[in-house]
Amino acid sequence: MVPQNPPSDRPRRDVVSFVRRGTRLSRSRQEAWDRLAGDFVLDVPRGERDTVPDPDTSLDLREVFGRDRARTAPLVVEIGSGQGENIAAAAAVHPERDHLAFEVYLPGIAQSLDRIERAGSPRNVRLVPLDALHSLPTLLPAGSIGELWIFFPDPWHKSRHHKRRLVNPPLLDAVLPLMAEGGVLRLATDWAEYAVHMRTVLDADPRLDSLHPGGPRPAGEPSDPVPEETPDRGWAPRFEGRVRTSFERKALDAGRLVWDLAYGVRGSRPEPGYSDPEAPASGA
Ligand SMILES: C[S@@+](CC[C@H](N)C(=O)[O-])C[C@H]1O[C@@H](n2cnc3c(N)ncnc32)[C@H](O)[C@@H]1O
Repeated sequence: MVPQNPPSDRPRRDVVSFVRRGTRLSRSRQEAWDRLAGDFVLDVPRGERDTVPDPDTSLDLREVFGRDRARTAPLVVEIGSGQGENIAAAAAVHPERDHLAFEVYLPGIAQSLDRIERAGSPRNVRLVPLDALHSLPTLLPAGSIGELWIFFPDPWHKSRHHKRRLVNPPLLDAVLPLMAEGGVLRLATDWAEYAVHMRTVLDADPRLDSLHPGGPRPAGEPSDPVPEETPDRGWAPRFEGRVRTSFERKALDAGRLVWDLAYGVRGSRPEPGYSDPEAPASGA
């Protein structure tokens, strides 16, 4: 007879923030992959799953980005870079920074490669096809990230799935020790309820300060319900370095608002914009 709960020596399954969708690439994406992956996708030795690195692997950022002088370039990390619109554009206009994008959806990475090429193949961007939450602490040294970007993360609407949301305390425990002094977290979502969830998680963390304590809610009436407990203040202005991706366009077409958030690791200075607590009320 088979026992109901057989003992297992298999590793406990981590809660992950994604569903591994198809990995098949269309012909054009496969061609982009074959042409460009060697230059821009980091081939990291894998650990117990193909979305996590071998625990003995770490990245030497100087080597990764081929900067020969003492490493001085600030590092931007994007989690869930999708089709690469933001990271490709940012790398092209900021040669003084390095950019590392984590994405588990391989067709998205192939499309990102194409965008990087169309942006002039900047040498300061690399793509990492791994689960950022369970990879970053292995791969990066403490104090190495200048900015962390998470734009339009999967909302996981059902309450029983909320633990799968990327923006939760385990993410902060994984990434905050890796942030440089004065480092900044930038986030955006088009779901009001997830925006409030993010605020609850980020406001509760004593290691973080809002960079826009006086910032009003985005103006307008959203098509999705806004929770009663939605704070009136503490929202960031639209991050000017954020490109309008297909996710954002779909959200705006559906009448949802876009909620931006910006937090600094303790000791950061408030940003210009809505940092004045007397900022005008929403829609004013
Ligand atoms: C809704 S899409 C948004 C893509 C992009 N940021 C944009 O604004 O267009 C969220 C992306 O996050 C990726 N993702 C989710 N969890 C992740 C994780 N732990 N590590 C890396 N990528 C992740 C998903 O594969 C998906 O492509």
